[in-house]
Amino acid sequence: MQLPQHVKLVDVGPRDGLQNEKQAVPAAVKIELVQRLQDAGLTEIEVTSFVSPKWVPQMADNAEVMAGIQRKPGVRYSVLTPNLQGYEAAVKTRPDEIVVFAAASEAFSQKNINCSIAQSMERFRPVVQAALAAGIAVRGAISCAVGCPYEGEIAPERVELVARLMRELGVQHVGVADTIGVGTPRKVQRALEAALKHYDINQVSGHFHDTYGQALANTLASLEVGIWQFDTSVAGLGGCPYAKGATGNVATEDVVYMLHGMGISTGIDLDRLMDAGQFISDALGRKPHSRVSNALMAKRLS
Ligand SMILES: CC(C)(COP(=O)([O-])OP(=O)([O-])OC[C@H]1O[C@@H](n2cnc3c(N)ncnc32)[C@H](O)[C@@H]1OP(=O)([O-])[O-])[C@@H](O)C(=O)NCCC(=O)NCCSC(=O)C[C@@](C)(O)CC(=O)[O-]
Repeated sequence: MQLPQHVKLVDVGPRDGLQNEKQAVPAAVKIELVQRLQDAGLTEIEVTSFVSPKWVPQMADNAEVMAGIQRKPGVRYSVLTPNLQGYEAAVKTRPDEIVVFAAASEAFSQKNINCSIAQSMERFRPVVQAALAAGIAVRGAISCAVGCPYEGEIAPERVELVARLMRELGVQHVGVADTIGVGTPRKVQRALEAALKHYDINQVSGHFHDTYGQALANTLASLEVGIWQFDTSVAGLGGCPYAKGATGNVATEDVVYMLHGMGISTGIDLDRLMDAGQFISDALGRKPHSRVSNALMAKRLS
């Protein structure tokens, strides 16, 4: 199959990345990170989540961050909304897209959002209806699409089931998420193909954590089945608070480098992206978790 010639990356660093930080990250830093990402050419940024501040205190400043960003035409700003309460708070902050998030694993669903997969769909139903009625795009995330920290390997049929349930609710796009980064290329392809039974190729994206160093290989394997949209995280920020040991998403810098090297366009300026990654890494007091960024930064300094 011919590989896609253009790829869209959604930077989830401000949300997926920073939700797991032990140290408090000021809203002003998050706002500046969003600014730097859009200046680097990102056209979709997952800014924050409207979840319980008792569960994820790192996102308690959601409304402040959404109010502070300088919106740029052509950029889509998305937020996570697990239930109607979250949606009602989110909608006041004018997101372009909301994300409902379910899991292909029952145990993870309970740990992450305190309900079963079936109950999560009932929680999402009014959220999806309200968002679509308001003209807000609706994306769904399917966590643990390959493996679960509590249940082990997850069969593609479980992904297919959740994709079907999301489709029935009216969710417009699904992200197939390897939450704990255990996936390998063929397994990831099978999970994506399961979602593709209910969504077309323009409505499915990949979301790969790099815990086992497989994320770039999994991205390439996804391109081979025609997937052209991916969630990535600047400086490889992140991890899920309910998936112990899970590291961040694949670094946006690493994916951009690979894609540009293959002649696939992203619209992203790698130098400016690296600066954004360096900015947030400095704020967190560490080096970016991006091999490309560390290599190119060393070259810059030499
Ligand atoms: C989903 C809930 C809220 C259910 O939590 P719950 O306890 O079942 O909810 P509840 O309806 O029984 O309400 C209990 C309390 O929470 C409050 N509450 C209820 N809803 C909200 C809300 N939206 N915003 C703010 N507060 C809320 C509610 O007001 C009440 O407050 P109290 O009366 O006790 O003071 C909770 O389990 C939660 O917040 N979980 C956090 C989930 C999360 O953020 N996980 C990380 C993101 S998912 C992820 O990272 C994976 C992904 C997407 O990246 C893909 C991948 O890699 O897998």
